[in-house]
Amino acid sequence: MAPHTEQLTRPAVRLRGLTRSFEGRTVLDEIDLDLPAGQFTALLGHSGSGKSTLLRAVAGIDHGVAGSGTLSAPEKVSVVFQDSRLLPWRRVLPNVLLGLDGADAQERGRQALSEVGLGGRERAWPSELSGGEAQRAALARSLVREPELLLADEPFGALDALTRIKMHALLRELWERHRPSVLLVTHDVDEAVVLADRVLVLSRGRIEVDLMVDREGPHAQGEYRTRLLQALGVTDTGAAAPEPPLRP
Ligand SMILES: Nc1ncnc2c1ncn2[C@@H]1O[C@H](COP(=O)(O)OP(=O)(O)OP(=O)(O)O)[C@@H](O)[C@H]1O
Repeated sequence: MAPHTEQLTRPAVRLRGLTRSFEGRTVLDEIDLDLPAGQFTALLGHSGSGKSTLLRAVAGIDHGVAGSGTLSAPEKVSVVFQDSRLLPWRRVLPNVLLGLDGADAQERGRQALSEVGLGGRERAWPSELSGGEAQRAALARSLVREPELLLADEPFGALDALTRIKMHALLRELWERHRPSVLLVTHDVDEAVVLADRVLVLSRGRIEVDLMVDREGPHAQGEYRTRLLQALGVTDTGAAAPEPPLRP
Protein backbone atom coordinates (compact mmCIF):
# COMPACT_ATOMS: atom_id res chain seq x y z
CA MET A 1 0.00 0.00 0.00
CA ALA A 2 1.34 3.47 -0.89
CA PRO A 3 2.20 5.61 2.13
CA HIS A 4 -0.32 8.34 2.87
CA THR A 5 2.30 11.08 2.79
CA GLU A 6 -0.12 13.88 1.94
CA GLN A 7 -2.24 12.92 4.96
CA LEU A 8 0.73 12.86 7.29
CA THR A 9 1.57 16.51 6.61
CA ARG A 10 -1.73 17.71 8.15
CA PRO A 11 -1.64 17.74 11.96
CA ALA A 12 -4.71 16.16 13.47
CA VAL A 13 -3.85 17.13 17.01
CA ARG A 14 -1.84 20.14 18.09
CA LEU A 15 -0.96 20.87 21.71
CA ARG A 16 0.89 23.99 22.75
CA GLY A 17 1.94 24.63 26.31
CA LEU A 18 -0.67 22.18 27.59
CA THR A 19 -0.71 22.18 31.36
CA ARG A 20 -3.05 20.30 33.67
CA SER A 21 -2.94 20.12 37.44
CA PHE A 22 -4.87 18.59 40.29
CA GLU A 23 -5.04 20.31 43.65
CA GLY A 24 -2.05 22.46 42.76
CA ARG A 25 0.04 19.47 41.59
CA THR A 26 1.18 19.79 37.98
CA VAL A 27 0.57 16.58 36.01
CA LEU A 28 1.07 17.88 32.47
CA ASP A 29 3.72 20.57 32.26
CA GLU A 30 3.57 22.77 29.14
CA ILE A 31 3.40 19.98 26.61
CA ASP A 32 3.94 20.82 22.94
CA LEU A 33 2.91 17.99 20.61
CA ASP A 34 1.69 17.51 17.04
CA LEU A 35 0.05 14.26 15.97
CA PRO A 36 -0.09 14.10 12.17
CA ALA A 37 -3.29 12.92 10.56
CA GLY A 38 -3.30 9.19 9.99
CA GLN A 39 -0.44 8.42 12.37
CA PHE A 40 -0.61 5.59 14.91
CA THR A 41 0.98 6.89 18.09
CA ALA A 42 1.39 5.10 21.41
CA LEU A 43 1.80 6.95 24.69
CA LEU A 44 3.78 5.14 27.37
CA GLY A 45 4.56 6.17 30.91
CA HIS A 46 4.64 5.02 34.50
CA SER A 47 1.41 4.67 36.40
CA GLY A 48 0.35 8.15 37.45
CA SER A 49 2.54 9.90 34.86
CA GLY A 50 -0.50 11.61 33.33
CA LYS A 51 -1.29 9.48 30.25
CA SER A 52 -5.03 9.39 30.85
CA THR A 53 -5.02 13.06 31.80
CA LEU A 54 -3.48 13.84 28.41
CA LEU A 55 -5.92 11.60 26.56
CA ARG A 56 -8.90 13.10 28.36
CA ALA A 57 -7.68 16.60 27.51
CA VAL A 58 -7.42 15.69 23.81
CA ALA A 59 -10.86 14.04 23.98
CA GLY A 60 -12.27 17.23 25.49
CA ILE A 61 -13.67 15.34 28.48
CA ASP A 62 -11.67 17.02 31.22
CA HIS A 63 -13.96 19.91 32.02
CA GLY A 64 -13.30 21.28 35.45
CA VAL A 65 -9.64 20.25 35.49
CA ALA A 66 -7.31 23.20 36.09
CA GLY A 67 -5.06 23.94 33.13
CA SER A 68 -3.80 26.20 30.43
CA GLY A 69 -2.37 26.06 26.92
CA THR A 70 -4.00 25.48 23.56
CA LEU A 71 -5.27 22.33 21.97
CA SER A 72 -6.81 21.54 18.62
CA ALA A 73 -8.25 18.17 17.63
CA PRO A 74 -10.54 16.90 14.86
CA GLU A 75 -14.28 17.13 15.23
CA LYS A 76 -14.88 13.40 14.83
CA VAL A 77 -13.21 11.77 17.82
CA SER A 78 -13.99 8.36 19.30
CA VAL A 79 -12.71 7.07 22.61
CA VAL A 80 -12.24 3.45 23.68
CA PHE A 81 -11.57 2.68 27.34
CA GLN A 82 -10.29 -0.34 29.24
CA ASP A 83 -13.85 -1.48 29.85
CA SER A 84 -16.22 -1.59 26.92
CA ARG A 85 -18.84 0.69 28.52
CA LEU A 86 -21.62 -1.12 26.69
CA LEU A 87 -25.07 -0.40 28.12
CA PRO A 88 -26.17 -3.70 29.70
CA TRP A 89 -29.84 -3.11 28.91
CA ARG A 90 -29.27 -2.79 25.17
CA ARG A 91 -28.34 -5.49 22.72
CA VAL A 92 -25.04 -5.29 20.84
CA LEU A 93 -26.23 -3.58 17.65
CA PRO A 94 -28.19 -0.81 19.45
CA ASN A 95 -25.12 -0.28 21.64
CA VAL A 96 -22.98 0.17 18.55
CA LEU A 97 -25.50 2.56 17.04
CA LEU A 98 -26.15 4.58 20.19
CA GLY A 99 -26.99 8.16 19.24
CA LEU A 100 -26.69 7.50 15.50
CA ASP A 101 -29.55 7.86 13.11
CA GLY A 102 -29.91 7.96 9.36
CA ALA A 103 -31.33 5.48 6.91
CA ASP A 104 -28.10 3.51 6.58
CA ALA A 105 -27.17 3.42 10.28
CA GLN A 106 -28.31 -0.18 10.80
CA GLU A 107 -26.36 -1.37 7.80
CA ARG A 108 -23.24 0.52 8.87
CA GLY A 109 -23.55 -0.94 12.36
CA ARG A 110 -23.81 -4.47 10.97
CA GLN A 111 -20.84 -3.83 8.72
CA ALA A 112 -18.76 -2.52 11.65
CA LEU A 113 -19.66 -5.56 13.74
CA SER A 114 -18.68 -7.80 10.87
CA GLU A 115 -15.33 -5.99 10.55
CA VAL A 116 -14.50 -6.69 14.19
CA GLY A 117 -15.53 -10.34 13.88
CA LEU A 118 -18.91 -10.03 15.59
CA GLY A 119 -21.09 -10.63 12.55
CA GLY A 120 -24.15 -12.57 13.71
CA ARG A 121 -23.93 -11.30 17.31
CA GLU A 122 -26.05 -8.17 16.72
CA ARG A 123 -28.83 -9.35 19.02
CA ALA A 124 -26.59 -10.62 21.83
CA TRP A 125 -26.73 -8.91 25.22
CA PRO A 126 -23.46 -7.41 26.52
CA SER A 127 -23.54 -9.92 29.39
CA GLU A 128 -23.30 -12.73 26.82
CA LEU A 129 -20.00 -11.40 25.41
CA SER A 130 -16.51 -12.33 26.58
CA GLY A 131 -14.15 -9.52 27.58
CA GLY A 132 -12.48 -9.61 24.17
CA GLU A 133 -15.82 -9.64 22.35
CA ALA A 134 -17.04 -6.69 24.40
CA GLN A 135 -13.91 -4.74 23.39
CA ARG A 136 -14.56 -5.72 19.77
CA ALA A 137 -18.06 -4.27 20.13
CA ALA A 138 -16.55 -1.10 21.63
CA LEU A 139 -14.23 -0.87 18.61
CA ALA A 140 -17.22 -1.32 16.29
CA ARG A 141 -19.05 1.46 18.13
CA SER A 142 -16.05 3.73 17.47
CA LEU A 143 -15.57 2.59 13.91
CA VAL A 144 -19.15 3.18 12.84
CA ARG A 145 -18.69 6.86 13.67
CA GLU A 146 -15.83 7.06 11.14
CA PRO A 147 -13.56 8.98 13.54
CA GLU A 148 -10.70 11.11 12.30
CA LEU A 149 -9.07 10.50 15.67
CA LEU A 150 -9.33 7.34 17.76
CA LEU A 151 -8.27 7.71 21.38
CA ALA A 152 -7.73 4.43 23.20
CA ASP A 153 -6.98 4.31 26.92
CA GLU A 154 -5.52 0.89 27.79
CA PRO A 155 -8.17 -0.80 25.63
CA PHE A 156 -6.64 -4.25 26.05
CA GLY A 157 -5.42 -3.87 29.63
CA ALA A 158 -8.04 -6.20 31.08
CA LEU A 159 -7.70 -8.96 28.47
CA ASP A 160 -5.75 -12.20 28.71
CA ALA A 161 -2.50 -12.44 26.76
CA LEU A 162 -3.85 -14.50 23.83
CA THR A 163 -6.92 -12.33 23.36
CA ARG A 164 -4.71 -9.27 23.52
CA ILE A 165 -2.54 -10.54 20.66
CA LYS A 166 -5.65 -11.08 18.53
CA MET A 167 -6.92 -7.61 19.41
CA HIS A 168 -3.56 -6.08 18.43
CA ALA A 169 -3.86 -7.62 14.99
CA LEU A 170 -7.47 -6.42 14.69
CA LEU A 171 -6.70 -2.85 15.73
CA ARG A 172 -3.75 -2.59 13.36
CA GLU A 173 -5.86 -4.03 10.52
CA LEU A 174 -8.72 -1.58 11.20
CA TRP A 175 -6.26 1.30 11.32
CA GLU A 176 -4.73 0.26 7.98
CA ARG A 177 -8.15 0.08 6.39
CA HIS A 178 -9.65 3.31 7.78
CA ARG A 179 -6.58 5.36 8.64
CA PRO A 180 -7.77 7.45 11.55
CA SER A 181 -5.12 9.11 13.68
CA VAL A 182 -4.70 6.91 16.73
CA LEU A 183 -3.43 7.81 20.18
CA LEU A 184 -3.10 4.63 22.22
CA VAL A 185 -2.36 4.94 25.92
CA THR A 186 -0.63 1.88 27.28
CA HIS A 187 1.89 0.87 29.91
CA ASP A 188 2.90 -2.13 27.82
CA VAL A 189 6.13 -1.46 25.90
CA ASP A 190 5.62 -4.50 23.65
CA GLU A 191 2.11 -3.41 22.75
CA ALA A 192 3.42 0.05 21.84
CA VAL A 193 6.19 -1.30 19.61
CA VAL A 194 3.99 -3.91 17.92
CA LEU A 195 1.22 -1.46 17.10
CA ALA A 196 2.50 2.07 16.76
CA ASP A 197 4.56 3.96 14.23
CA ARG A 198 5.56 6.47 16.86
CA VAL A 199 6.03 5.95 20.58
CA LEU A 200 6.02 8.74 23.15
CA VAL A 201 7.08 8.43 26.77
CA LEU A 202 5.44 10.78 29.24
CA SER A 203 7.51 11.48 32.31
CA ARG A 204 7.63 14.33 34.84
CA GLY A 205 4.81 16.03 32.98
CA ARG A 206 6.65 16.17 29.67
CA ILE A 207 7.11 14.08 26.53
CA GLU A 208 10.58 12.81 27.39
CA VAL A 209 10.96 10.38 24.47
CA ASP A 210 9.57 10.68 20.96
CA LEU A 211 10.57 7.63 18.92
CA MET A 212 9.62 6.75 15.35
CA VAL A 213 9.28 2.99 14.81
CA ASP A 214 10.53 2.07 11.37
CA ARG A 215 8.78 -1.17 10.47
CA GLU A 216 10.56 -1.59 7.16
CA GLY A 217 14.04 -0.64 8.40
CA PRO A 218 16.82 -2.75 9.85
CA HIS A 219 15.99 -2.08 13.50
CA ALA A 220 14.67 -5.11 15.29
CA GLN A 221 11.67 -4.55 17.52
CA GLY A 222 13.90 -5.66 20.38
CA GLU A 223 16.07 -2.55 19.96
CA TYR A 224 13.07 -0.24 20.28
CA ARG A 225 11.89 -2.23 23.25
CA THR A 226 15.24 -1.92 25.01
CA ARG A 227 15.41 1.83 24.39
CA LEU A 228 11.91 2.38 25.69
CA LEU A 229 12.43 0.21 28.76
CA GLN A 230 15.59 2.18 29.50
CA ALA A 231 13.67 5.43 29.12
CA LEU A 232 11.13 4.08 31.60
CA GLY A 233 13.92 3.21 34.00
CA VAL A 234 13.23 -0.51 33.96
CA THR A 235 16.28 -2.49 35.00
CA ASP A 236 17.53 -5.79 33.55
CA THR A 237 15.81 -7.60 36.39
CA GLY A 238 12.50 -6.17 35.24
CA ALA A 239 12.13 -3.94 38.28
CA ALA A 240 10.63 -0.55 37.48
CA ALA A 241 12.21 2.54 38.92
CA PRO A 242 9.72 4.84 40.63
CA GLU A 243 8.30 7.71 38.61
CA PRO A 244 10.78 10.60 39.00
CA PRO A 245 9.39 13.64 40.81
CA LEU A 246 7.83 16.46 38.82
CA ARG A 247 9.75 19.65 38.37
CA PRO A 248 8.91 22.08 41.19
N1 LIG B 1 -9.77 13.68 38.92
C1 LIG B 1 -8.61 13.70 39.56
N2 LIG B 1 -8.48 14.28 40.77
C2 LIG B 1 -7.29 14.31 41.42
N3 LIG B 1 -6.15 13.79 40.93
C3 LIG B 1 -6.22 13.20 39.73
C4 LIG B 1 -7.45 13.11 38.98
N4 LIG B 1 -7.20 12.47 37.82
C5 LIG B 1 -5.89 12.14 37.83
N5 LIG B 1 -5.31 12.57 38.97
C6 LIG B 1 -3.90 12.42 39.35
O1 LIG B 1 -3.10 12.81 38.24
C7 LIG B 1 -1.99 11.93 38.10
C8 LIG B 1 -2.01 11.34 36.69
O2 LIG B 1 -3.13 10.49 36.58
P1 LIG B 1 -3.43 9.71 35.21
O3 LIG B 1 -4.65 8.89 35.46
O4 LIG B 1 -3.43 10.67 34.11
O5 LIG B 1 -2.13 8.79 35.12
P2 LIG B 1 -1.83 7.56 34.14
O6 LIG B 1 -0.46 7.76 33.60
O7 LIG B 1 -2.95 7.41 33.17
O8 LIG B 1 -1.83 6.37 35.19
P3 LIG B 1 -2.23 4.81 35.02
O9 LIG B 1 -1.24 4.21 34.06
O10 LIG B 1 -2.07 4.26 36.42
O11 LIG B 1 -3.65 4.76 34.52
C9 LIG B 1 -2.12 10.89 39.20
O12 LIG B 1 -1.29 11.26 40.27
C10 LIG B 1 -3.57 10.97 39.61
O13 LIG B 1 -3.75 10.66 40.96
